[in-house]
Amino acid sequence: MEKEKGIIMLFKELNGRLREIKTITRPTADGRGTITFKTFMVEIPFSSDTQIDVGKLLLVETIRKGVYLILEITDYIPQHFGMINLDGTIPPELRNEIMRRIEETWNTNQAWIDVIATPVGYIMKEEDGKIEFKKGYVPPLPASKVKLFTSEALEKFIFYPEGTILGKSVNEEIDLKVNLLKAINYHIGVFAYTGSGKSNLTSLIVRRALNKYKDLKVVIIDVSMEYSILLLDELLSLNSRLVTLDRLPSNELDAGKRLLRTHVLPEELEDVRESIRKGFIKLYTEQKLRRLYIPPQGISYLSYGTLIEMIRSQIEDKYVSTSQKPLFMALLQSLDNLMRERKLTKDDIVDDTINPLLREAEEKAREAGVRDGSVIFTFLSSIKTYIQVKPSEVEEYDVESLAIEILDQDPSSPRLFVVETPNIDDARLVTHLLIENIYMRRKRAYSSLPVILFVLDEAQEFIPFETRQKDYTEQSSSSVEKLLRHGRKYHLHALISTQRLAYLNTNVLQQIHTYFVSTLPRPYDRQLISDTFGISDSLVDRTLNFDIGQWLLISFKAALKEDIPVMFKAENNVQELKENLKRYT
Ligand SMILES: Nc1ncnc2c1ncn2[C@@H]1O[C@H](COP(=O)(O)OP(=O)(O)OP(=O)(O)O)[C@@H](O)[C@H]1O
Repeated sequence: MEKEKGIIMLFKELNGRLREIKTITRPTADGRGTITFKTFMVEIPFSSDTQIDVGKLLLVETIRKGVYLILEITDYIPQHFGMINLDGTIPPELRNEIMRRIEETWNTNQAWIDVIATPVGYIMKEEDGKIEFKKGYVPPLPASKVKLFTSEALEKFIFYPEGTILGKSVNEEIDLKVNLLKAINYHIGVFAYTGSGKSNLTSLIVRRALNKYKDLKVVIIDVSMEYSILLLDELLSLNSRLVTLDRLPSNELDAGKRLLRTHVLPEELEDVRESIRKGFIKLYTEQKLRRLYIPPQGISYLSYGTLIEMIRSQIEDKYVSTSQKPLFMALLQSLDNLMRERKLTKDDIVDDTINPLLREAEEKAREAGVRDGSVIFTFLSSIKTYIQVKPSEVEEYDVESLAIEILDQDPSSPRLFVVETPNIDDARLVTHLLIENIYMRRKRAYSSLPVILFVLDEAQEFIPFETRQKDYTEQSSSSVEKLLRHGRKYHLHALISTQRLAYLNTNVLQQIHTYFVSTLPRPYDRQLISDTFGISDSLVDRTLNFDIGQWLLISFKAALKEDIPVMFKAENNVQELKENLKRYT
């Protein structure tokens, strides 16, 4: 009996009742269908210190005994009986008099509060003092009583007790504890208008994750030159790399000056400018800076997949004589045999193991009487020339070296990589080459450790709605899409952030299970979030009133125990950074 009482205490009687249920149907953001949301109106007695607030959860009785529907409050409006029908048809003097009286009688039984709430797709079952949460919907009983989730209930049923703290839940003031590894595992999206705190939250997630999970490595593709400052303390305390495409500084003084000049220093960090300069010098002296070499043509290797495509296009080319086509087909056949024998994949890089195959093809062409200088001879000799060209002897830190360091399982190897690529075309190319290289190596490796998280800011630049070959959007898009669709099996994950969902290839949204949403001014962007998660517009629209650093966390089987949207205020990454930088003053 005592136990039963304890559980019931987790939900507080509100003295409120469900009065109305409204249904709203609208076209989906892509215009291809419609979506319907339900809005509930709950009436509670008026009180100026009501416990009701936006983001809090309610339980309402349903048609089934012991089954409650869970609602989330999206708004609450004080109402007074005297105000109903008080409109412009009433003479002004009378209106004023009525309103004066209303003002005096808010705290009487003539007033109440209309609480607007929306179902979150969950029901709660209570049987013999046991409580169970289940996805679903059971029709609520109009006029039935309503209960309020207490902070304890939120902590007990929705947050992970051992989870990572990211901030405080709005209006409850309790720590938001999430399962960050699970969230990373199913990819994360951070969506908000510029200035809402995207980089702050991203840096916070990265530092929390790196400190909690020792098997995790993080690679940030930084187009806005922010993260080497926002995570400077982590770059200093962990083994790390600050990778740039620019010439490296020649000495430590130059390092301090140059790095400070080329990075965005947030206003709140002005007073620790000197510590940041010293931090940069330390990165230089600890040899954590690397200059990334990218070959001018971009792609530095020929894969079996590309070679197969090249042979195929010869077969399909109408200018290649019909007599040579069977020879190309035979080459394709022997290539296939070789790949089967050696268990090679399309992603593997072509090297001199294919030389005997090329020679055999040449011999066959001669036997068949193909003239010297014909397409097949030129084709074979150009492949041979390519294979013979040895990479330069100079030890360059290229995409391959970067990939090898990222995949290194040694616990003392670098764990945080900030790759600075302010030129967006370079950023796309580097992202494409890096993901492909890591993906290929991981596929062949026996281990899927370390877990790797790729962070892509301004994701719409990497996976845009429309792609083109010329600016590498096609390449980066296909690699990032591959990472989001198939990366999970290889422990390769992504955190993407953007301020405009409309410019993003929205097919990838389904692959992301955890969303952090703050103010998105465009209705289309907000509707897309509602559509993707089946969450009511009224809840997502609340983000319009969010302060900097406030977020709506929506997660599908990842960050939280139950998929109930939670509003929270994120901790301030800059504050933590400042605290840690004191060591470098
Ligand atoms: N949780 C928070 N607590 C306190 N201040 C915050 C919080 N989040 C962000 N800020 C402050 O708000 C400002 C903007 O944050 P931030 O740079 O992260 O936004 P953003 O969305 O990444 O902007 P942009 O798109 O312009 O890069 C910063 O000055 C930051 O310190």
